[in-house]
Formats: sequence, structure tokens, C-alpha cells
Amino acid sequence: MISVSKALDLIKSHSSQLPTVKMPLRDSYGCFLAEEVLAPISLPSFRQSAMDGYAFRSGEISELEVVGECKAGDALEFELLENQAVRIFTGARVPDRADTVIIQEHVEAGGSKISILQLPEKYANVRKVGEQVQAGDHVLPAGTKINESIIGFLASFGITEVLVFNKPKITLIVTGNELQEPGSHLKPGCIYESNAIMLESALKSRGFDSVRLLKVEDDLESTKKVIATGLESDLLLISGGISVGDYDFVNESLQANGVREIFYKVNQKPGKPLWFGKKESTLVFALPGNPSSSLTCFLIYALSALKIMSGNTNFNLDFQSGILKHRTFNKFGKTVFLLGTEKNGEIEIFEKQASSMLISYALGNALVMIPEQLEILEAGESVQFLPINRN
Ligand SMILES: Nc1nc2c(c(=O)[nH]1)N[C@H]1C(S)=C(S)[C@@H](COP(=O)(O)OP(=O)(O)OC[C@H]3O[C@@H](n4cnc5c(N)ncnc54)[C@H](O)[C@@H]3O)O[C@H]1N2
Ligand code: MOO
Repeated sequence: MISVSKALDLIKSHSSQLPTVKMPLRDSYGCFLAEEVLAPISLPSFRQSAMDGYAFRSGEISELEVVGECKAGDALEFELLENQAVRIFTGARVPDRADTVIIQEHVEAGGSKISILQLPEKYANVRKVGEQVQAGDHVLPAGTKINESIIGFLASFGITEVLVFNKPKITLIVTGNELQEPGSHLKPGCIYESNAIMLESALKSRGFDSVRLLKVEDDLESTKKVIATGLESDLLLISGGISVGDYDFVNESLQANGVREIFYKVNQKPGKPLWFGKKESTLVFALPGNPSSSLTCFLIYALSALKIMSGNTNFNLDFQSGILKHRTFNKFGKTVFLLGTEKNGEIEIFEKQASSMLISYALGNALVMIPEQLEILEAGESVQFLPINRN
């Protein structure tokens, strides 16, 4: 059985970036830029009024004659004289002959004349061309993760497509005769199926939205068939059926489909029977069916592979240090992942930790990793944890 760090090393060495693709900006959330972005235009690209008021030529003036109006979207020119102004609104193009905008609260309007109550400084309330970005500036480096701010920023240049690493196409296969859809009447001996919706949510919340879900009963031929279909993806995740029982057909079906085993079983709890393999460029993770094992193996291993595939150069797990509030044991001689809460750097571990339970995952915000060689950790000792359920 291999260690957690060996398993992670093997996953890293067998995962590679997907090809790059021109993707519509609106579909690119969560993707990573494959090239730097240069500003195609300056922002703003013309002088804009920052306020509602009057545009004029700055000087020692107390009264102005209003000779026209510029609203947002207009591109009007006026031969403004020194004592003349145009009514102007926020976002409107400032006429070339004007240099300053006085806000309407600082004038007294009367017919076509306005009296200045408080003279602004020259250039006040005028956004300069390129004050945000000049055309040709390097605005985003390759490797940037596209989030909502980046999408808005790129759209403000008129950009509609970005060159990114392709999003992984993912198939999720859920195995088990005992599994019933939530919402149906629960038959004796059955349980509600929860791994599919949980893993799908974990994927989609991270921008991995190309997810196909397939379900299969515990039957060798059906499992072989569904795996053959699932292999037409970049990443195949399988839940359950990977242990050693008479009705666990996943290992045999993967082999029958020519998937090469890279490792099977990790010295950890939960998630010992994790299986990882590859066929051509498709990566396969067979996650143990116990819900907590499935989610832990997803967060620690499958997600690392997905990050690499999608061009994320920051694919290392984001473990942080916390201080244990109480004594904790590791009786197993394995790396143990424990659910708990972290507040201001202090960690409390929950009592209920079985791989069949999700209660501690649902209530926790920290996945604490206790190394295999540590048997007792005293209160006050430092531990590593992965923040979970934080947004
Ligand atoms: N003799 C041994 N038995 C087991 C071993 C072992 O080493 N020797 N390992 C145990 C460990 S550790 C784990 S983890 C499980 C993994 O089993 P499988 O991956 O084959 O998963 P299943 O048997 O299909 O299911 C396990 C458990 O989880 C429930 N389950 C499965 N899928 C779902 C789902 N989609 N939603 C909710 N719950 C699910 C299932 O009903 C079982 O209770 O094997 C141990 N056995
Ligand atoms: O390795 Mo299993 O996930 O502990 O029950």
C-alpha cells in the first residue's frame, strides 16, 4: 500500500494540461488563461464625464451659458467659448473643447444660464483616456484563473473569446444495487444515493461543469459496458464497487477495458481502496463508495488531477497550519483525515469520523490530516488542515 504523498506524486506525474481552446467568454468561468491578454483598446477610450453636471472650459468664471446637452452614448461636438457650458451626464463623452465638469449640486440653474456656486479644480470629474488601461498594456498574465471579475474586466474591452486550457470532460459513474434516488420511497435494505449529487456539486462549484452522470447496478457485464462509455472523457470518476466483495466489479471491469492501474490502495483512512489508472489520456479514479471516503478522495486526489488538467499551475493542496484544542489519537498507523472546525487557527475535531458518515463533513470547515507515524497529538500541537465548505 502506498503513502498519501506517493499517491499524490503519481497523480501529478500522470496528469497533464489539456489542449488549449478559444472559448466564448461566457463559458470560461473557472478556466485558466493559456496566453497573456493585451488591452485591445484604452479604457476609457474617450474622455468621459464622471458626474451629472455641466462641462465647460475651466477659468475664473461665475456664470455660464448652457448651449447644448451631451447624454451617455452621444458623440456631439460644440465650439464652446470660455463662458459657455453643455449639460452633461455621467458616462457621456466630454466635448473636446471642455476640460472640466461641475456637478449640478454646485450650480444654480436659471433658464439657459447657470451660476457657479463652487468652482471645481481644472479637469475635475473628467475621466482621462486610458486612465484605467492603455491600449496594448499587458493586463492579465497567462495562467490567470477566470472568475466573475475577470469576465467583467475582459468584457469591458469588448472581448468575446479567450484562449484557455480546455475544460475537462468528466464522467461520473455511480455503482450499487442498494442505491435509490432521493425522493423515492425507500425500500427495505436500500439507502438514498448521495455520492452523485455530492460529487457533481463539488465539481460544478469549482467550474467543472461538463459532467455526465451514469448509474449502474452491481453486475460485471453492465459495469464493463458503462466504463467503456465513461472512458470517452478526460476524467472518469467511479463511486463504489472498488473493494474486495463478491459484488465489487469495478477493478475487473477497468482491467477488461484496458485501463492501466497506476495504484490501488493508499495507506489512509478513510479512502483506503482508492484506485487510480489511465487509458491513453483518460485518467480514472475509482473512489470508495463510502460517502466520506468518496469525498475525501475527491478533494485530495481527483481535484489535484483536475487542476493540472485545466492548466492551474497552483495545483498543490492548500494545507494550512492550525493548533489542536484537545488531545487526538491516530491508532491506525495510516494517514488519517479527520473532520473538524477551525476558528482563529484553533482546531476542534468531531467525534463521529466513520467513512460511512457525512455528518461531520456537513458540519465541519476543516479536513485535518494526521500523518501516519503520529500516534498521539497533544492539545497545543500544530496540525495541517485543508479548509473546506468555506464559500
Ligand atoms: N473485506 C474487506 N471489506 C472491505 C474493505 C476491505 O479492505 N476488506 N475495505 C472497506 C473500505 S475501507 C471501504 S472504503 C469500502 C469501499 O467499498 P466499495 O468502494 O466497494 O463501495 P461499496 O461497497 O459499493 O459501498 C460502500 C458503502 O458505501 C455506500 N455507498 C456506495 N455508494 C454510495 C452512494 N452513491 N451514495 C451513498 N452511499 C453509497 C454503500 O451502500 C456501502 O455502505 O469497502 C470496505 N470493505
Ligand atoms: O478506506 Mo474506508 O474509506 O475507511 O471505509
